[in-house]
Amino acid sequence: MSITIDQISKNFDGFQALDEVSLDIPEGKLTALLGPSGSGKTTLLRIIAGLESSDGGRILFGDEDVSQLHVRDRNIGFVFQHYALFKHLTVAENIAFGLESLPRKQRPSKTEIQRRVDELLDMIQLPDVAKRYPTQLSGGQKQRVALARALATRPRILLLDEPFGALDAKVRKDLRRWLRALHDEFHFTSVFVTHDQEEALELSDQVVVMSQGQVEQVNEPASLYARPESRFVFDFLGQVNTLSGAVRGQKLSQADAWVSLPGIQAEGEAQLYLRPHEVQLDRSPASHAKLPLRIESISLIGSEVRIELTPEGWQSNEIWEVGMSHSEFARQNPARGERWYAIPDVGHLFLAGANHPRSVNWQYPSGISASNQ
Ligand SMILES: Nc1ncnc2c1ncn2[C@@H]1O[C@H](COP(=O)(O)OP(=O)(O)OP(=O)(O)O)[C@@H](O)[C@H]1O
Repeated sequence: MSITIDQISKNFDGFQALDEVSLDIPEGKLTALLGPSGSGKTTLLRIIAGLESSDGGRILFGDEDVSQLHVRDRNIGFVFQHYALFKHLTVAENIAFGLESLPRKQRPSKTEIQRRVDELLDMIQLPDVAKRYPTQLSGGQKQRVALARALATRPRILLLDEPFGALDAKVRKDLRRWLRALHDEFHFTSVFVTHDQEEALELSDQVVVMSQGQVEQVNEPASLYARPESRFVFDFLGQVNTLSGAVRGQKLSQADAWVSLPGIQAEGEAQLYLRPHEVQLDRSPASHAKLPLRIESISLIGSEVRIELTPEGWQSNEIWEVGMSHSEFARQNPARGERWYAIPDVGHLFLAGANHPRSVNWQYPSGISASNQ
């Protein structure tokens, strides 16, 4: 069931929590609402659910306008951050709760409820915990049971509000994979709220980045990361290295640092944004860039070596970060305190006053994109 959010606004005592938000949530996909605290994610989720009213706009499920429909008639499953399981009911009773509470006419028979509970316990890979109480489960297990309970009535839509927020990093990661696999098998339309960009990028089919009650950008994860359309999305989605300076004669310079800007005709102040994976390190400058940096720290944990650097002879508001493969690290052997040069492959240039970046590609200069101007 697709969801259409059409010009939804919400004002709390003079504070505009949502400002004419319009959005399409495709059927059968996992959509993440991502944004900093206070950006309006939970408010939007609650309005989709019918737990909160909007001041204006419409919510459609498929072609049906559900704006005036009561929460209990919207046929939605919920999972919240704090497992709202009933402590005095067993796992099986918790999962069956929604079915047992249906009006007599819609309520399945006892045997059918039992069958569905067993099926759901299998689905969440916890077939042996039916008789346990919530206090006898781990945090991750509780969230799986909460999900089974949310799915018991076969909702049209599943809404999840920071479902893994209270769990530790390892369990969180496991549950993410598990939910993704479950979703791939059952294809329910899901919307989940998170402020964790890694979680949104890893788990979802579509990410909606929100800021101050508005939608900043909607994209599938790979495109969102590769082609952020605004400074906000750039800054919010992971580490970014920046060079601020003046553009003159197809060159951006600041003190001892500069990069060539083949094909860029503009002049004036500008900022270059570079993701860690778009930059390499070398012991000498390249013909297209001179960005001297001193190595501050080296972290060998993880699939690649993470190197933090500070500018030498120029300034940046941020510490720079560059990734290097372990084999490259062994070959080059960089050390703390040494001077190295950042060699950008591709970058994103924000000219003064422009909201959207222009792409710069030094590997294939003819590929300079004019699409994002
Ligand atoms: N019931 C309410 N009364 C007054 N203000 C509210 C209410 N609910 C939310 N707000 C305000 O609306 C704004 C958006 O809140 P919302 O919970 O939607 O943000 P969020 O993006 O989900 O943030 P978080 O990640 O911290 O949960 C916040 O500034 C919040 O203080």
